Amino acid sequence: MSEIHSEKLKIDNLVKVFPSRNKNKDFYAVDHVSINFKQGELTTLLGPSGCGKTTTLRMLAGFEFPTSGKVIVDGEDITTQPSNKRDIGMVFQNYALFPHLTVYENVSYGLRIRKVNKSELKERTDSVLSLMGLEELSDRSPSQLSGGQQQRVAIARAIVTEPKILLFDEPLSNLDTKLRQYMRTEIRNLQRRLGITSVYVTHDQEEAMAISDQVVILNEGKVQQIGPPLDIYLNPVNSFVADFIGDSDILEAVVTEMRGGISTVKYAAYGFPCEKCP
Ligand SMILES: Nc1ncnc2c1ncn2[C@@H]1O[C@H](COP(=O)(O)OP(=O)(O)OP(=O)(O)O)[C@@H](O)[C@H]1O
Repeated sequence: MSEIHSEKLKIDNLVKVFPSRNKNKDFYAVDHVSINFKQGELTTLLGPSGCGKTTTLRMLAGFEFPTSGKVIVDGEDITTQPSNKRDIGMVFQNYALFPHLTVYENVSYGLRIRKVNKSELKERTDSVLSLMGLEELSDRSPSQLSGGQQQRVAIARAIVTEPKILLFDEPLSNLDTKLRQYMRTEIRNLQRRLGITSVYVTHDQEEAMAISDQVVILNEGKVQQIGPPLDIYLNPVNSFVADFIGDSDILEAVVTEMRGGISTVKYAAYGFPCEKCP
């Protein structure tokens, strides 16, 4: 019988050193970072530009390998496993859809390369298209979609293989403010519904505080604080965290999330139909 691990994913003393112009001093993009990611939770890596968020995420995905430290999934050390052997889905900032394939072909791609049989492929693809509200768009090519629709296709493509872990690299940064706020709630609701352990990278404090079970504040490659959004807001451990998080819009985002997602009033104000109000 396989052992049960309360943390689905764990990184242990992860270090990534890049060559520096100053030959006498290594540049630590990620500097001894340890994080536990619990089963079914959404953890956000938050910090200013250059703090090491994306490099950490890329090491989870297997696109980058650590200088030292470990990546562990369900108790198994996958640090040196290539990305195509990892049971991990990723949603990219620029969507990374295949331009020459239709929505249906983009979404079913992961099943096709895993040689899933035709009828199961169709069933699973149709089910994810329906979950993401994309059925009507399945024959279009990515260039015929809006930014929000492309992002939905990217998410559908990442979840169709039912990965153990889902990674999001600044998935909303190409969308306008209203759509960003709407999509972040969609992502959070979907993640809760699927119960999939997720790691989300953003530099947007409000976004992080609104959607996370756990937030990891990074600066200059080092963890500054790890905790639930409200704890971090109320009890910053140092002046960097206090300055980075201390803003009233952020408190509103946290409180709205604690009430179960985006408020009905706000939702209507974004121009979405009332029957869809949570
Ligand atoms: N391949 C590389 N070679 C050298 N330095 C790199 C490489 N990749 C990233 N870095 C450096 O490592 C640091 C961390 O980069 P990273 O992309 O992880 O930051 P980030 O927090 O995701 O920033 P942003 O929010 O701007 O995307 C930066 O100083 C970056 O310039």
